[in-house]
Amino acid sequence: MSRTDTAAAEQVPVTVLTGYLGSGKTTLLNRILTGDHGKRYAVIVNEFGEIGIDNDLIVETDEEIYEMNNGCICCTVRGDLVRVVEGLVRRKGRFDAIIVETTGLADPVPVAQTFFMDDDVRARTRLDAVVALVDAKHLPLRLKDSREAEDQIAFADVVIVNKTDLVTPEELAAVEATVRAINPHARIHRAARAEVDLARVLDQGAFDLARVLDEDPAFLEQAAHAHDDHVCGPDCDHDHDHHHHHHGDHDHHHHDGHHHHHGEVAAIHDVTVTSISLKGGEMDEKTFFPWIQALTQTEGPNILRLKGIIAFAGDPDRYVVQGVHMIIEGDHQRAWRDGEPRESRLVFIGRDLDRARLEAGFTACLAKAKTPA
Ligand SMILES: Nc1nc2c(ncn2[C@@H]2O[C@H](COP(=O)(O)OP(=O)(O)OP(=O)(O)O)[C@@H](O)[C@H]2O)c(=O)[nH]1
Repeated sequence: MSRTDTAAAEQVPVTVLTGYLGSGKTTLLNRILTGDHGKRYAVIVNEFGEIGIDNDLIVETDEEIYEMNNGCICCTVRGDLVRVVEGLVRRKGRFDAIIVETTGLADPVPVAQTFFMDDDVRARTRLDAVVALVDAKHLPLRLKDSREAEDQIAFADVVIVNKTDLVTPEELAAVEATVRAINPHARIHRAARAEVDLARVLDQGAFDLARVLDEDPAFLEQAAHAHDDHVCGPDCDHDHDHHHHHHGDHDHHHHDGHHHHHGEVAAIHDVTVTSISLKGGEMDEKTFFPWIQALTQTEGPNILRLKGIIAFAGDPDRYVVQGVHMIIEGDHQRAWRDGEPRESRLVFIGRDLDRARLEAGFTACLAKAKTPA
């Protein structure tokens, strides 16, 4: 079988980064991209929200980054993912590994299936591991309101319990036990700011097709079907009428690891989560900070995620603001470049967001133009 061995050695390893909104996927991706490993990565990033901000939050590198922002990678733009991957494997040699960062709402199962669908892709790639980031602070809340958060953990080969700095040792132990109950097989690591030994994340050889098939005998058949349908899988429920939710009364401690819904080819998303994108010119920091702080305190429970790139009047540098519920942080990033429009962009992802109110608040923070004479 030396032929197979050679083929295996030439297969490009693929790491799928999953994890709920704001769990730390981009933080980990940036660690990988800046790590001292001499490897070159092709990165595929998918984002939830109308205006692309994620790409601006990824460190600047020479790596090839493919953004997929027109829909979700696990359903509406899955065909694009297939084509990007097909294109990548044809140009092998230019990178050593592929990393796919999914949106926080994506189901990693159809993303994983992508690497088994097409003969060429299957022969030339090797799904190395599905790595799930978990926000230790917000996991208990997430398991009450999001099926996605749980499915992502259930399907992962490696789970990084991140944001350990935001919880007590007791809370951390409880979160870890919950993760273990959802997924008895995963390798679990703890991290703050996604600081993990990359040797425990990359090149794991952890994706176990035999185990996946054991739990979901149709995994490869779904992959084959999906190939015939480049937009959504045959079972995709476009009108989103039949999505199932976990309800608060669901007991998450009784999982056996066999519960998730591989019967569906494409994910059916939590349609209660929406995004609101705001854009404007320069902002006044004296108004912006009190507004965003007050907003995250009052609307925090509904704000699953916020991210923005802000142009403050008189500030040569771009300012990045990010939040998850009531936790908000910001920092200066790089300088605005010559000719780059000094534009402020802010995206809110959450439930029951009041667009008019957010828009009005945002507009009120815009720097006043010089009053005309
Ligand atoms: N306190 C704390 N904050 C963290 C940690 N890891 C990441 N963050 C912050 O949490 C926010 C979300 O992190 P990201 O890495 O952007 O999360 P993500 O999963 O890529 O987010 P989405 O792509 O929007 O789903 C950012 O403000 C990070 O700086 C951590 O360990 N501790």
